[in-house]
Amino acid sequence: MKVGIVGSTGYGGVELYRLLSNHPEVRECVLYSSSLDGTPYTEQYPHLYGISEQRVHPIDEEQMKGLDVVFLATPSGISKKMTPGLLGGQAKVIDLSGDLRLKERGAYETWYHGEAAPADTLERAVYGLAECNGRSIRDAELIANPGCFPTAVLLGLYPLAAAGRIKPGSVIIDAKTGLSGAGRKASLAGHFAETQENFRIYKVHEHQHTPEIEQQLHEWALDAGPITFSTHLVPMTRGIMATIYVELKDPSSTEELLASYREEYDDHPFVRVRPKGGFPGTKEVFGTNYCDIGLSMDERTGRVTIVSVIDNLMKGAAGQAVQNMNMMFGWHETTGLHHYPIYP
Ligand SMILES: NC(=O)C1=CN([C@@H]2O[C@H](COP(=O)(O)OP(=O)(O)OC[C@H]3O[C@@H](n4cnc5c(N)ncnc54)[C@H](OP(=O)(O)O)[C@@H]3O)[C@@H](O)[C@H]2O)C=CC1
Ligand SMILES: CC(=O)N[C@@H](CCC(=O)OP(=O)(O)O)C(=O)O
Repeated sequence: MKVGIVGSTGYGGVELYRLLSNHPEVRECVLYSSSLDGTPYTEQYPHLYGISEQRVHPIDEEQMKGLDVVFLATPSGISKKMTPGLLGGQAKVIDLSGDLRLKERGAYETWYHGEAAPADTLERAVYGLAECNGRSIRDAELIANPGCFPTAVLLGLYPLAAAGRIKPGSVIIDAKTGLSGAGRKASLAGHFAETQENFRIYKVHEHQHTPEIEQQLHEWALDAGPITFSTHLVPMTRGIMATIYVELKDPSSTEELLASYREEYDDHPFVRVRPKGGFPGTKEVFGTNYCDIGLSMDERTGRVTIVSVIDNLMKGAAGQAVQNMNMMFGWHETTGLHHYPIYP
């Protein structure tokens, strides 16, 4: 297999490179950049000195069409233009950006403030939430890899939503993320002095992942209603924790809910459901493709509290992209993703 990474100099790109260069089915990984030409990759990423002698190459769409897989780890606004041309070749395409996730063009235009991808490209894109959409992913030529927050939130809600148990309009999500979620480009919001010993809410009622979560949630449970979704920046590098509050249509208990989650995720090695009283922290999935879930039914208020954690660069981006590639090519979904969490 010969694969390519567009946006290889970014955080998603370098994480993809780490995974793909250790993947048993990948023979060659071509690194593309829109701003560098022939530069050694180690100039961008010195931690690879003595390990990789790769250089980054200018984007060459004709060459990319002949690869087996092209990963687009580019900011929003790029893949909607690049994908239609790439799909004319033999390469399968996995897009890590938000360009191809929203099926309604108007929703993209509202939340991403730009023109949406062509309708026929959106139609061909399969939403790559690996645990829930496996059948379509196996036959896909184009994957819209889910956003980091939607991955954590949707995996946390799936067993309840798919069983139609959510009381309409009751879902509230309080999510926290590390700074690598914002990418490598410097910004004032990511400045050390702005973030260290600080904890901030951002994009209040405007986060672009809101319609993505609702789109998938409503496919499972049309009556789930709109969500309340808040995102916070935490002074750490990697990790997302989504704390989700939901009311159920019918009474339940922690034991019964945990049993239903275990049953739903029994065949899914990357989702680990914690025992009663156990709640995961972000460090417990650091550097891995796991999504860890803990929950408790508050019988006093009738609300369930669900905690779902992922590593934003792994299950929230590059890890899930490789999991999708594995499924598209018929390999076991864990191929090349057998990492223990880095701890402490
Ligand atoms: N960081 C995360 O945790 C997650 C990120 N994502 C999404 O994945 C994508 C990549 O994110 P991330 O790696 O964090 O972002 P970065 O900002 O770290 O990297 C993006 C890369 O895209 C390249 N790029 C910039 N402009 C263009 C262009 N016009 N054409 C082609 N390439 C371009 C740049 O490299 P160069 O100048 O060398 O071309 C840059 O290194 C984004 O859409 C992001 O929203 C999704 C889930 C999680
Ligand atoms: C910390 C931080 O800023 N995180 C980003 C992650 C979103 C992202 O990766 O963008 P798309 O999934 O839409 O492509 C954010 O909250 O907007």
